[in-house]
Amino acid sequence: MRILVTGGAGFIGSNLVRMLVARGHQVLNIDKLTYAGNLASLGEVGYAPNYRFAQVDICNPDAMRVAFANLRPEAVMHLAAESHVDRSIEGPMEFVRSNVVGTVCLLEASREYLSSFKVPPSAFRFLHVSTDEVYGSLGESGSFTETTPYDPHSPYSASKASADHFARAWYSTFGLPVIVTNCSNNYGPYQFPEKLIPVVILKALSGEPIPVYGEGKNVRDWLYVEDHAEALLAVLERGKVGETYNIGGGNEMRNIDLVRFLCSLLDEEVKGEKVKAEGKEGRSFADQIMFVKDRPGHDIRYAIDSAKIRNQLGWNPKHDSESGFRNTIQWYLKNKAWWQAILDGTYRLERLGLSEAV
Ligand SMILES: Cc1cn([C@H]2C[C@H](O)[C@@H](COP(=O)(O)OP(=O)(O)O[C@H]3O[C@H](CO)[C@@H](O)[C@H](O)[C@H]3O)O2)c(=O)[nH]c1=O
Repeated sequence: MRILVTGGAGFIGSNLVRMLVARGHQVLNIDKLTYAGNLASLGEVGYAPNYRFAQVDICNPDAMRVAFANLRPEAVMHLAAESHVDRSIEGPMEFVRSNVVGTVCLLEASREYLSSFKVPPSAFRFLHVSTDEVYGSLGESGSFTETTPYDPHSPYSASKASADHFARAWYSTFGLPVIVTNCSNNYGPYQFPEKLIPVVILKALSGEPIPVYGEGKNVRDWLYVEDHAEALLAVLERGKVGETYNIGGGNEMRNIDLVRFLCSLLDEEVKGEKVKAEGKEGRSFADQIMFVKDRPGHDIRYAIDSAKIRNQLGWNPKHDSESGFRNTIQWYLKNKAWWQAILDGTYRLERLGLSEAV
């Protein structure tokens, strides 16, 4: 398939692009390369004959026209977004611009492309990739289904909820063949070191305090990024237009339990042994855990019911918590150059050097 991926230099995007290119799809990766976009995350993929990259803002209609005309895509997979909740609290406007305005611009660019190139809607799909945070926060029991009413709390989740509504409006009003997916917390290789899991790994390795917000009792459902990429491809290939699919890892954990578990895996991988955290300096990475001020409006619990995608499309996550978290830790241990460049700020130079026109 010819697939236009937005945000393909981000964490989920780069893992998805790697999989699509390996499976022989023609991919045009459109990314604005904001702070979390990093072409180094694509490595060798950058040289594959079935892959192209363009540094483009999805809000730029002229550049998007060129991109659509060049690729003549059969599908758009829309992953470009500002994604970090804490940043959305510090500066919400960028989230409105990228996530809401950006999505509407892309929907319009897709609609214009279908009309200009006389592409029948049956020969096109627009996959809008979203989050479970649009559904709000759960108590101790229950899980989000595709019909759970939206109740976003943070500026980030409000911007994604808005984008989801726009995507569905373009389906019902203009007949654009839209499918929406809502996923739980992703983790794995190439995740920007602002999210919980890479923060824990890198703080542990640097000997700094490992920050746990509040009492660490908030619950998240962890999905290995490659399982998510598989789910997105399954939805693109076999999902029904106009539908929504929830994608969860089936791996709920309280933050503090997750952080302790990561520390015990790090003890094994780095120190070569299981050690009991005792608060003694240097014994276990868990001794570095520090409870810090809570995130304002911190959602208590997310849990996803993935029955629909499992039953209708036959998708199941392949990674359990042990294999997924261990792979992730091993990846960060082996790929210090990737994250050190981010911590030093030098990855920006690499981004500029590698960008090229469509
Ligand atoms: C960065 C950080 C986070 N936390 C807590 C806050 C959350 O309860 C949990 C996970 O935090 P984050 O890694 O920031 O992820 P979270 O806020 O759940 O949102 C993620 O998961 C969402 C899907 O649920 C995605 O849509 C978002 O783009 C993604 O950022 O860990 C800490 O306790 N300490 C930290 O240093």
